[in-house]
Amino acid sequence: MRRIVIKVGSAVLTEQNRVAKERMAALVDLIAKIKEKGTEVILVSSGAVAAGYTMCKLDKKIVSNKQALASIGQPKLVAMYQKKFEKHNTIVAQILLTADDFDSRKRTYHAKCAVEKLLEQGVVPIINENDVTATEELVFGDNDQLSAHVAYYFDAELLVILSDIDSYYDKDPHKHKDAKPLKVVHEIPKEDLQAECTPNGSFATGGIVTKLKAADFLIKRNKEMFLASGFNLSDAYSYLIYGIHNGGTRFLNRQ
Ligand SMILES: Nc1ncnc2c1ncn2[C@@H]1O[C@H](COP(=O)(O)OP(=O)(O)O)[C@@H](O)[C@H]1O
Ligand SMILES: N[C@@H](CCC(=O)OP(=O)(O)O)C(=O)O
Repeated sequence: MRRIVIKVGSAVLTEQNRVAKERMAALVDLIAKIKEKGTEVILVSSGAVAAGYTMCKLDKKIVSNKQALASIGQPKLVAMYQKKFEKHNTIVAQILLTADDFDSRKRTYHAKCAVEKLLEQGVVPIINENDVTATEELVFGDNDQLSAHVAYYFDAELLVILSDIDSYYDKDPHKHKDAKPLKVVHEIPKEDLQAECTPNGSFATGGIVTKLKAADFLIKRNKEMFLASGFNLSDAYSYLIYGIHNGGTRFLNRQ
């Protein structure tokens, strides 16, 4: 059976100090449609810190505050997903991982076994980084790279990143009006992987650089990544439901 990972960023899931319920509902509808077509879906969802901040105004620049916000926001987020997936008679599961889980073959194996069981039952695993236990050396710090690891180690053929940006551009579209979207990318130049992170929202962490690192990781392992807008899911629908590539960027090996 075909298996994909969908990653959604904080900016898509929150707006003006609240969880963006309508956008979450649209995402859940898309996942239900993909599942109906016989494809297994693993969801990597950011937004715990942002969701926590809607309930408790801690200064998120302090690490322990951020961890506290994540632990407040995570159950709220999952409860909301649960409610929306119930309408599609679908059970969700929560999995919190850290970077070192993928450094250990044993832990990766155990996590994969659990994911396999969940998918077998038609459950949608919802994965986030375990922000409370992730310390500096172990932290991914961004769910873009976490989701690339999830896609590779849990045998998905495609990672879809739903972002606040609709494509990868030849330069930052928020700074350059003449920036052009790229439809297909086969290789990421080394210097682009070392560029400074420029996240767009105050809860986002990586900006385009961590998406490029995720793409680079997958391209080198013969997997595909698709970057599209999470605000407007029409490009994701076209590609994932009808196999038509209108907007969004495909990152894939040349072969
Ligand atoms: N070449 C580029 N193409 C697309 N986005 C870029 C580029 N360079 C910088 N960016 C910035 O990266 C942002 C997306 O990353 P981020 O804010 O972390 O989103 P998310 O919360 O979805 O992970 C864009 O909104 C844009 O401001
Ligand atoms: N674990 C954090 C994820 C932060 C993160 O990677 O955010 P984003 O860049 O919006 O995908 C959270 O849930 O808030």
